[in-house]
Amino acid sequence: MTWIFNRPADFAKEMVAGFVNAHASLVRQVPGGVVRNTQSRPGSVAVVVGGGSGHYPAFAGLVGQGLAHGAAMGNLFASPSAQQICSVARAASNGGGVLLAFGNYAGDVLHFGLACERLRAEGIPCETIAITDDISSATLAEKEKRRGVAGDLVVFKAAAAAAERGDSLAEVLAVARRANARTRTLGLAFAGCTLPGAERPLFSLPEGLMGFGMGIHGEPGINDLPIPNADSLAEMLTDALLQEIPSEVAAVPGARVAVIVNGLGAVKYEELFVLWHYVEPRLKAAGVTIADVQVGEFVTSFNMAGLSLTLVWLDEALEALWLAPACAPAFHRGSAIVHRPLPADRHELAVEPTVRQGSAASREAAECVMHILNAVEENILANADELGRIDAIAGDGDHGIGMSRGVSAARRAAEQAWRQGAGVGSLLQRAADAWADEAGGTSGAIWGVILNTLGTALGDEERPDAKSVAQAVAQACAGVMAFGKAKPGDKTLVDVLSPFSEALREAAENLPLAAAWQRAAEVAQQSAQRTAQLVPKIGRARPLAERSLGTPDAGAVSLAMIIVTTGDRLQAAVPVQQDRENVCL
Ligand SMILES: Nc1ncnc2c1ncn2[C@@H]1O[C@H](COP(=O)(O)OP(=O)(O)O)[C@@H](O)[C@H]1O
Ligand SMILES: O=C(COP(=O)(O)O)[C@@H](O)CO
Repeated sequence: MTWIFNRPADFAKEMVAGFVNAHASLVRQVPGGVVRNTQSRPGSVAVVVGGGSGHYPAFAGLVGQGLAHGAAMGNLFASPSAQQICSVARAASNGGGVLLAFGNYAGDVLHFGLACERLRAEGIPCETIAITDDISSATLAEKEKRRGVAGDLVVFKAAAAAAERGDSLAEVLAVARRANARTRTLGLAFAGCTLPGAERPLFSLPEGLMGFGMGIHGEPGINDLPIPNADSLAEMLTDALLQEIPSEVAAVPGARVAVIVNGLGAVKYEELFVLWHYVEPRLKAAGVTIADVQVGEFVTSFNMAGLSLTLVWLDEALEALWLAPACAPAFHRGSAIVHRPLPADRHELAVEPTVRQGSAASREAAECVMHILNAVEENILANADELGRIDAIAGDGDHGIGMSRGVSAARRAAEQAWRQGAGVGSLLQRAADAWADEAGGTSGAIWGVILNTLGTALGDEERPDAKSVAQAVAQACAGVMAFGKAKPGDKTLVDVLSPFSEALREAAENLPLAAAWQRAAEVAQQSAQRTAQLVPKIGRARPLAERSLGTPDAGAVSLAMIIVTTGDRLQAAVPVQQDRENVCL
C-alpha cells in the first residue's frame, strides 16, 4: 500500500521536486534528473548514475561531493530515457568526460548506451558501466547477464572517489570495473511492493515463505523458502556469498571486505541490525577482516519487505576509494569536504529545433497518422491494466503504465508537429522522441526506434503506399533487432514485429495498404498469442523463465493491439469508390 500521492502518474515528478527542495544545498534539479549543487573540480570526470525511481536513495540521494555528479531519474521502475540521461550528463560535465553507471537492466542498458553514443557525437568523451552484483540473477559463467542491486553504491562510490582525486576517464572506468568485479550481493523478499495507485502488490509470497534471491523489481528469485530465524537467515546469506569468491581474491582468510546490509523498503533498521549481529561472527569465522560495514537503505525496492547482503572484496586501492569522504543527501562519510555552491546560472535549457515542413501529400499522410495515434492511445489506455497484469507474471508489472505514458506523449508531440507543418516522417520522428523520453523503460526505447525508423523511411515528401510502408516496417524490425539484440523466439515484441513485417511485405505485393495491413494484422495477433508458448531468453523475465510459460509477452500483446487498431483506422479511411489506393496513406 502507498498512502501519500495525488495522481499516480505524477508521483515520480512530485517526489523529485520535494527531494530537491529538501536538499537544495547539495543537489539541483535539471531536466531529466539532478546534479550536484556544489562545484566540482574543473577538468575532472563526471560520474552520472541513474535508473528508475522507486529505489531511493538510489539514485538521486547518492549525488553529492565524493559520490555521483548527477543522477538521471526515470519513472517508477522504468529506466530514464536517453534524452534525460544526456541532459543530466551535459549539466554534470566538468570537461574531463563522463562515466555513465547504472544497474544492468534492459531499458537502462538501451537508454544509457544510446546516451553514450549521443554524448560522444557531441564531443563529450563518455564510457558506460552496467553493474552486475546480484549473484542470484545468473550463473557466474553468465555474470554479464546479472542485475545490479546494492552493489550500485559500491561502483558509484569507487568511481566517483577516483574522479574526485583527478583520475582520467579511462582510469575511472577501470576502477568502476574493478569494483564491480569484486562485489557480490544476494537479496530476498518477504512481501511485494505496491506502486502508488495499484490495488495490489506487484507480487506476493505464500504465507510464511520468503523469495530467496528476489530482485529489486520483484524479479523471481531462486526459490520460495520458509522464513527462518535471524541466525539461520544470516547463515543462508553469508554461506551463499562465501561460495562465490571473485577470482581476483587470493585467499579468503585474511581478505578484507566491506559489507552492506541493505533494507529494501519495509524492513526496519532494527531488524537489519539483528541480522548483522549474526552475519558478523560468521564472516569472522571464515577468516575475513571486516574493513567497513554499512547498515541501512541504499538501493531499495519501493516499499518491498526484503533485504540484501553485499560483500565487497577490497584491495588496497579500492578500500581507500570506498573509505574516501563523501557528502550526499543519503550517504555521508568523513567531514573534510568543503562545499562551494554552484553559480545559479550554470544550466541553460535547450531550445526546441524547428520542424521540417512536409509536402501536401506527406501532410495528408501525417494527418492520417495523427488519427491512428488518437485511436491507439484510446485503446492502450483502455487496456493498460490488462497489459500490467500480463507483465507482472514474469516482469515488473509496469508495461501498461509505460505504454500509456509513451503513447500519450507521442500523440501530443505529433499534434504539435502537425500544427507546425510537419510531413509524416517528421511527425513520426517527433512522436518517437516523445515516446522514448516520457516512457523510458525497455519498451520506451524500442518504440522510439520503431517510430523513428518509420519516420526516416517515409520522409516528408512522398505519399506512402503499401510497398513503401511495408519496406519501412521491415526497416523498423531490423532496427529493433540490431538495437535490442532480441531474436525471434526470445519472447519479446520481435516475435510479433518480425512475422507481421514479413506478412505485410507479401500482402503489399498485390493489395492496397489497408487490405494488406489487415491481412498482416491477423498474423500479428496470432503471433502475439503464440508467445505464450515461449520462455523468455532476454530481459527481466529471464530468471525462472518457466513462470511466464502459458502467458503471452506483454510487449508482443501491446504491439499486436496497436497493429490491429492501426488496421481498423486505415480501413475506416478507405473511400467507398476506390479510385486510388487510400485517402490518407
Ligand atoms: N531486447 C529487446 N528487444 C525488443 N523488445 C524487448 C527487448 N526486451 C524487452 N522487450 C519488450 O519490452 C517489453 C517490456 O516493456 P516494459 O515493461 O515497458 O519495459 P521494462 O521491462 O523496462 O519495464 C517486453 O514485454 C518485450 O516485449
Ligand atoms: O526499473 C529500472 C530499469 O528497468 P528497465 O526494465 O531497464 O526499464 C530501474 O528501476 C533500475 O534502474
